[in-house]
Amino acid sequence: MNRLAALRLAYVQRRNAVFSSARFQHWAARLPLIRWIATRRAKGAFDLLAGFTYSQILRAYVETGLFDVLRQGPCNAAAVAHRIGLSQEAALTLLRAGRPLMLSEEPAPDHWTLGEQGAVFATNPGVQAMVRHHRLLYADLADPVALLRADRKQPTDLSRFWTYAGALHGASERGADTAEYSALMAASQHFVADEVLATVDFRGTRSLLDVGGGHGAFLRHIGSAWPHLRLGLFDLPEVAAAGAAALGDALGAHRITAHPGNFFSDFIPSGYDMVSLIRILHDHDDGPAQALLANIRKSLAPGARLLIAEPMARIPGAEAMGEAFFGLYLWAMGSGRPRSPGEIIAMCRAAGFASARFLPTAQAVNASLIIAAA
Ligand SMILES: CC(C)=CCC/C(C)=C/CC/C(C)=C/C=C/C(C)=C/C=C/C=C(C)/C=C/C=C(C)/C=C/C=C(C)/C=C/CC(C)(C)O
Ligand SMILES: C[S@@+](CC[C@H](N)C(=O)[O-])C[C@H]1O[C@@H](n2cnc3c(N)ncnc32)[C@H](O)[C@@H]1O
Repeated sequence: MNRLAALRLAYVQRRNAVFSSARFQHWAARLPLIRWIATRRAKGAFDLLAGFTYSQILRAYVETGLFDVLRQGPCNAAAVAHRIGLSQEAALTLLRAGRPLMLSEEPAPDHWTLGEQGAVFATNPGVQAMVRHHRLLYADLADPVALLRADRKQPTDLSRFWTYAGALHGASERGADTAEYSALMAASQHFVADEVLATVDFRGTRSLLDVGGGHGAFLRHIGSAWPHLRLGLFDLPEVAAAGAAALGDALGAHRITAHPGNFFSDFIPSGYDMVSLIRILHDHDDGPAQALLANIRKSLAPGARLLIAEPMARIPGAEAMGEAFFGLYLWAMGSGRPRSPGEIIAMCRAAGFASARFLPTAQAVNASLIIAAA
């Protein structure tokens, strides 16, 4: 260990000894200036403890249709109760529970509306699809220690849902049972595609191959914004066929080529000057992820580029989304892990890319980007 690391370690141990003292906590909450930090930390500690309850309140807003009710205009508690099929007392409990979470608001007595966060959720079907989907994650996390102890050797609700990740447990690798996950991915694709469109200029790019492109939602967004692009969609056979058909209907069949295959064991088609991996790399453990990058690199002519877009680890300001949320999500799924931009760049270099750089995005919870050049 170098001297700087040793100093940092000693500092952290000393700091933790101070912070864990009940006397320090007592006085910190009362002293001017640091009182503000102390109360924020206490609130943070409480939110850590209560986060699951907050998530379930959000889930109840989605599953009862309360967001849709409030979206139509101010409503009193009795009318809300009738429309979401709860007793008036239960509806009021839910409305009040969502108020401090900014899901609902009561600007005038017994006139309930969407709150500031509610306005975002109510108008975003992709985020609501994710809220519904998280039922599976919460079931897998019901006993987090058992989940960790199982060392990914037991099937989980999420590994059964993501059939390619559940291959170890006997699920299909050919693309059967993929309609549900493909629909979820398509519904939430605009989070990612919007970040890509705002960050990457496709003017000098003639053709784009989306590897693991699902039902083609990413290509639909990019292809609509950049009509000159020739598009290729590579995915497991069943998925690629459905995706290319839908994409052909939307953008014109002449622009689309379907490439059914397995991106680990089949050649990645060459002749594209950009290849994209959208929410793919983090699905796979280090060995297969490295092999996938090498397989793509082999297909690229000098100067062609690889675009990687996915939520990443250790992004300043979005750290919990990376290693806490996606770390546990992917553990429960049975495959992959979120990686930091530095780790992904090192993997690209190891796969033979000449250069790779990180492009920050406005909303890191949606995705961060890396572009590597062959
Ligand atoms: C004008 C004045 C006075 C003040 C302005 C104040 C202000 C700036 C207000 C802000 C209002 C505003 C613009 C809010 C915007 C909010 C937004 C954009 C919220 C976005 C939320 C996004 C969420 C919650 C996204 C969640 C995404 C999730 C959970 C994704 C999960 C993805 C999974 C599970 C993917 C799985 C794929 C796999 C298997 C890992 O490959
Ligand atoms: C998490 S989804 C991402 C889909 C899409 N890129 C998006 O962001 O919405 C992973 C995709 O990779 C595909 N996939 C998984 N394993 C694959 C493999 N071995 N070969 C080809 N595609 C695969 C899945 O069918 C699925 O469409």
